Amino acid sequence: MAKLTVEDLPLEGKKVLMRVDFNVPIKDGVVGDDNRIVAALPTIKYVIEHGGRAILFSHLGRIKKEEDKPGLSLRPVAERLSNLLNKPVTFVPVTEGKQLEDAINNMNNGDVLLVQNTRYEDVKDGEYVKRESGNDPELGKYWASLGDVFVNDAFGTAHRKHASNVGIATNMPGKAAAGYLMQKEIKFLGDAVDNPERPFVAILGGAKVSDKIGVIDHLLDKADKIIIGGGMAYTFYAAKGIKTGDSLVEKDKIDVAKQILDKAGDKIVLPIDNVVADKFDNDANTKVVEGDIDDGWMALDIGPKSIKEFENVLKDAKTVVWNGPMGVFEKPNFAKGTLEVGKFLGTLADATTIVGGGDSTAAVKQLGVAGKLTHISTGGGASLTYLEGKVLPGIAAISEK
Ligand SMILES: Nc1ncnc2c1ncn2[C@@H]1O[C@H](COP(=O)(O)OP(=O)(O)O)[C@@H](O)[C@H]1O
Ligand SMILES: O=C(OP(=O)(O)O)[C@H](O)COP(=O)(O)O
Repeated sequence: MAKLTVEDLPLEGKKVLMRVDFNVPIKDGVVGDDNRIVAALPTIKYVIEHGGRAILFSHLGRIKKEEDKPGLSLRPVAERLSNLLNKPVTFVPVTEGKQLEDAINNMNNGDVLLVQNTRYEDVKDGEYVKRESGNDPELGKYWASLGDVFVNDAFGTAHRKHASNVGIATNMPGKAAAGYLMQKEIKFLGDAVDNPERPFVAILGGAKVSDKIGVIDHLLDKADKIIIGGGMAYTFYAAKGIKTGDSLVEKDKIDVAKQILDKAGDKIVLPIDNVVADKFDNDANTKVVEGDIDDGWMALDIGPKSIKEFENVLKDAKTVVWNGPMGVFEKPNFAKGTLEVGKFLGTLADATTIVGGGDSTAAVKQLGVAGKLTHISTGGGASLTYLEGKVLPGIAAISEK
């Protein structure tokens, strides 16, 4: 069944509770990358242009003790949001009580209010009580009581079962809808995995196999090819009996990697050659080697033949999902593999190219190729959970049409 969307809700004159993911980097009280705020604007604008009173909830960082709170206030986000919307945003520095309720009651149609970081509720009187993160039933009920309808646009948080997403939604049956960003993320990631235009190629990289076993397992049944690069490739090397030197290898995952390779046949594509270094440092001595990696050397990027091979696999693809860099892209001397793969994806005019959050997004942005790709997910953990084929609690709690 299809989910209720923001367009299905009555908005005029309504108190519209909205869960957004404004978990953005903040340094010295100033928002850094505001992509997640920008991504939520279409839904916020739709709500206020239709006479709704937008009451926004988000978490920021993780709060385990009182001292964590001051540095994790959402005030700087309210300022950035106000600039982006070009209108005032009322910031309420608390998450419950009279100050919040009065501020909501004073709103006019079209006004925007941002509630303090929902994870302030995780610590009360110095105790780590996890009211938000533990989905305390009373908290979800209380927040739900503050509004008339609920819009969840926080895809980045959809893999969490917290009071401000699942709690509010379950207390507003028939009135909890998906925002535009949520719908867009579900459409791109959902279509890619369940209804892809073929050939469908997945590119997986990053540090650890252990983080991505669920994704590989799920995608083995769905994708036509799975390219594996980055640190995780070398556990697969070990599984194939190729020497790995000092490269990152998860010894306790070699057996799993063997099982995956047995099941995959020729579906999995591994690097042919690698840039190896004599230490984990941008200024290390480096060389390109094919196959075996000698002791004293560690693979920190894929080599030129691997790049060519990966491009060859990708050139006819109609759907590509990418999660995880091909090497230690933060160090310029080991960024080439990630950059070249990203650049090549940008040239695939007929393909839908999707990047799944986290470090991969940081990589495509840092390397300047983000604008050429079809969809950059706002969720790291959430997109991985989606690619594992698991139910995301935040999405499941949204009302059916
Ligand atoms: N060959 C490698 N050796 C060590 N670390 C690597 C290697 N390739 C990539 N990495 C590291 O993996 C990290 C990203 O991995 P991960 O968090 O799994 O990605 P994502 O967040 O995109 O899922 C980066 O910090 C990168 O430097
Ligand atoms: O930034 C987030 O996670 P992500 O970096 O995996 O995308 C989300 O806001 C979830 O935050 P959390 O992992 O503290 O629950």
